[in-house]
Amino acid sequence: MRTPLLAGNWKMNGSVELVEAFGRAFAEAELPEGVEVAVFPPFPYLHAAQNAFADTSLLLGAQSLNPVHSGAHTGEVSGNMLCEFGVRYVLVGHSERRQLYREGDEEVFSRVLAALSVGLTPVLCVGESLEERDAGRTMEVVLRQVGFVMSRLEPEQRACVVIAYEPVWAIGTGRTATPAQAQEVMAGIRDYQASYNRELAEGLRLLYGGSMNAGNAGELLAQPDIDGGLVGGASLKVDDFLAICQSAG
Ligand SMILES: O=C[C@H](O)COP(=O)(O)O
Repeated sequence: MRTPLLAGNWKMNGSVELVEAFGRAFAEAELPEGVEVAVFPPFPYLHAAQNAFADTSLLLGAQSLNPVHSGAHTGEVSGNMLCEFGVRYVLVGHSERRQLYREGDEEVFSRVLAALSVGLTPVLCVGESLEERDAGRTMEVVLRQVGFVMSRLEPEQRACVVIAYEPVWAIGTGRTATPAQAQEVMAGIRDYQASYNRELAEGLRLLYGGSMNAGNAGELLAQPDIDGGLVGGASLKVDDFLAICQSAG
């Protein structure tokens, strides 16, 4: 059985006040058994979040990390630093990083390795643009992004990676992939992994991301190959995010 994961990526949003509101709400909330929930606030809020989430089951995630552990990298944050704040998950290869900060497949791979080397679970984000989907290239693009990283990892490393499928055209647009569209790609990723190792593929956690909200989460999460969500906008409202988490039950 795969443990569902609901991951709230705040991107460059939020405040200490929001961190504290999440702490209070999740301390009282009843979540479905066996579901993991993680919040990914911006770096400056990690310390406040570590304290505010102490009495909750919320896990902490970070939105990026540098491939090296220390040194002259002004403005960057290493995996070791994230671990000091109790961070468990880290996003790698988010389409905003790929597009805005030119993080290509090599860069993504080095960040996945850096995360694994300090015991963080990388959430590897992949997904096609609208142009690529319209050209019928969705699976080719997604499997290239997945394969570039996974084929270079040892089996025990592969088992530690979570993959988030986020069609770029669905991110922040309000245009969600249909459950069937998302399921088709997720099943394709799992089948591809099964060609390496069936057992590993069965255990691989696959998240859907892209305009997931309280209204559509239930149907998406009910798909057989969707094990959770990577939620952006709707994770900034505590009630909405709670409702999404509850629909994972
Ligand atoms: O990391 C989250 C995704 O980019 C989805 O964002 P969104 O839910 O605002 O579309």
